[in-house]
Amino acid sequence: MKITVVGTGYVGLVTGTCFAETGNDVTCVDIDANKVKKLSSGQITIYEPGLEKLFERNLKEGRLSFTTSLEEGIKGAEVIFLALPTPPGADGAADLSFVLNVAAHLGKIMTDYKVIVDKSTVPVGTAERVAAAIAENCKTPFDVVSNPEFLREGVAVDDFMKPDRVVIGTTSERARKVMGDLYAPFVRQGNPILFMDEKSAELTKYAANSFLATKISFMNEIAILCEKLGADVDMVRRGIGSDDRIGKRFLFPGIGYGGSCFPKDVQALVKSSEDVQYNFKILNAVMDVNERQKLFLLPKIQNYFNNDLGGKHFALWGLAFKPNTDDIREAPALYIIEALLAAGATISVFDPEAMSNVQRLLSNKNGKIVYAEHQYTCLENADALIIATEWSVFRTPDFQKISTSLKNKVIFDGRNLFDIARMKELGYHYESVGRIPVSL
Ligand SMILES: NC(=O)c1ccc[n+]([C@@H]2O[C@H](COP(=O)([O-])OP(=O)(O)OC[C@H]3O[C@@H](n4cnc5c(N)ncnc54)[C@H](O)[C@@H]3O)[C@@H](O)[C@H]2O)c1
Ligand SMILES: O=c1ccn([C@@H]2O[C@H](COP(=O)(O)OP(=O)(O)O[C@H]3O[C@H](CO)[C@@H](O)[C@H](O)[C@H]3O)[C@@H](O)[C@H]2O)c(=O)[nH]1
Repeated sequence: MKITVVGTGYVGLVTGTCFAETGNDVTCVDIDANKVKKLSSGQITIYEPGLEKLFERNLKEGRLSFTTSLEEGIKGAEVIFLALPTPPGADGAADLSFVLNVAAHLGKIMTDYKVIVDKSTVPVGTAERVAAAIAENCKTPFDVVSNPEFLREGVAVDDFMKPDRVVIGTTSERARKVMGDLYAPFVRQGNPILFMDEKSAELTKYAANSFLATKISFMNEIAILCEKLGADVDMVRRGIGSDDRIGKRFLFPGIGYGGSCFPKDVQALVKSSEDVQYNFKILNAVMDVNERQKLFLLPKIQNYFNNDLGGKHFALWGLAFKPNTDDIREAPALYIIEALLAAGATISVFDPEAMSNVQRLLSNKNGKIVYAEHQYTCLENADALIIATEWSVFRTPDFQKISTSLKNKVIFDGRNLFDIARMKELGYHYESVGRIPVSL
């Protein structure tokens, strides 16, 4: 099938590459000429495990191409995916301008039947608005389908190739057949394609992300309670997670959820609720808890250093909002950096993939942040180590190297990477989330 993907970011590039991998002829369109140039010449633009190999193969074999021209990109295409940004607007609602502008443009240039598929995360009713924007100038028949994406960064290729489910919102028989054929190779193991109406599909996406964010905020509150009551959140997590009704996943406490999705999507659902005069109480609490949680380690650090961080130097491991990605959107590490700098401290940072993104974002803070070449050089002359992202390379580090490089054997761990008994044995001051601290 000939497919177009408009927007070649984290979702668009994975979507385009994976559809090419199942034999389709895919053209990806992006307004970012630099991105298109890089991708066309075989240079991948994001770090996503497993993607590069598929990208190179499909580019080389001619099933994947890139252009900045929407007119060029949709030539002969039967299906057009919109994988465009839907960032939060000033009031928290999803900004639909990227999606609606492209829809209006499509309406002007479409000359035969096409299925326009909304893969961006959008509020209920957007399919109707997209259809109206296209119809304004369009003479040919078309269908608009809602097909929300559930991939997670860091495991995006696996999530796309073997989705738990595919949600397709359409009331058109013609579009249903096209979408069913397209996704058939991805559901061979029996995972379902769930056909529903457009509005239910749109809400499914927000409900899924909001529920997962709720699980995380709930556990973060349980972690706080554990510390106050002298319990261990790891034990409690295992204790509840082995109940099938609760499930083991998304129960890890930490320094808050980040990324380009949970923060904006929870906020957008709250806004959608307000628009229909409904106060979504649980989600308001989920957001409040997450705001507080991002700086969970700060009072611990301040307390250890007698509320005087001026002139202190910290080593920070982990900048990406989660491991196995270079994405730093709403990364908890950024909030910690901001707070430490504001308190007069300086920082050395290390991340396996996200260094250049942070360097670009925080270029105004040059001189206060050292970008270390290695996780161990990052520790030199630091008063303490702070861990913000659970990259595998941080899980079993060389504690000998850590203790010879750090000024003090002090670690504040926002991801509960180390065994408490071990840290006691090694003589560290070790504080984590929801577990009994180890004091020097
Ligand atoms: N990132 C994720 O893990 C994820 C997962 C599921 C759903 N989503 C949703 O998918 C959507 C896209 O997210 P993303 O993370 O891929 O965003 P992104 O910012 O990584 O990529 C968006 C791309 O669209 C391009 N673009 C902007 N305007 C354009 C235009 N007029 N024409 C062509 N290209 C244009 C940008 O240059 C960029 O490359 C959002 O709605 C998001 O909520 C994201
Ligand atoms: O037990 C957990 C699990 C996750 N997190 C945090 O939650 C955030 C999001 O993690 P994750 O969901 O793994 O990454 P995303 O790539 O943001 O994926 C989410 O957001 C995507 C965009 O909508 C959806 O497609 C995915 O299904 C949904 O999991 C990260 O900051 C994690 O550190 C925790 O704190 N504890």
